[in-house]
Amino acid sequence: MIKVAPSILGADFSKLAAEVETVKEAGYLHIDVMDGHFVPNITLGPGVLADVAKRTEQILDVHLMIENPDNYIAQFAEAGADIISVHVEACPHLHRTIQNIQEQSVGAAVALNPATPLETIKHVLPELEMVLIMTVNPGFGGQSFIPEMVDKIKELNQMIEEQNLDVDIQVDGGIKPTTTAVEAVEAGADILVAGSAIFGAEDREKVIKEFQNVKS
Ligand SMILES: O=C(CO)[C@H](O)[C@H](O)COP(=O)(O)O
Repeated sequence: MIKVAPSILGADFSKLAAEVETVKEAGYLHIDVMDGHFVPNITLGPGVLADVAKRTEQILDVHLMIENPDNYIAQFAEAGADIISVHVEACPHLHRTIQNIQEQSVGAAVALNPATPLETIKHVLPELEMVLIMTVNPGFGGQSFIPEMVDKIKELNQMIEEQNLDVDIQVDGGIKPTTTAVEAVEAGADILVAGSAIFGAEDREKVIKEFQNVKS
């Protein structure tokens, strides 16, 4: 079964606890942290994550779209993160940042913007639990999947297989059940992040099941 992580960015923040409850069947929750610098949008910090963590058993997958992520890793770990993704573009000392995440006993992941080549993570790949391939430019929900990312997912899958590693490929941005999710899974994606496709649906459980049943 394909893993699916509903993206909190698609939720109505005025009733966040109730929104999170509606997607609990997914098992994962993708937390979009934006600082208004690394990306143009601003969302939430460790305080909100700590409150969400009190209300759910879901795996909290925290995507830091922020500059200087090292300054915040411990706070997000304490707040309840299970996996933390940092952007390769925001980390001049990426290996050290990955070690910082691991020292907090949290799964370490790295995210890549669409234009960032896979070469940038080649030498840290064995250290990672997950790689997040952004299939849109980060910052906003509801954007269109960039088709060129399919080849990038395939290439990453090949790198992982060649090195015989156990690293999940997560994709995020414009992921829809019958189209882009299928393309991403066929290319090798293991975890699908979806905001508008899930939180914009009347029957969220049905959409989560559709994602989970996507076949490669
Ligand atoms: O990280 C993100 C944007 O930067 C979101 O997770 C992503 O946009 C999900 O939204 P949608 O599924 O509507 O594209």
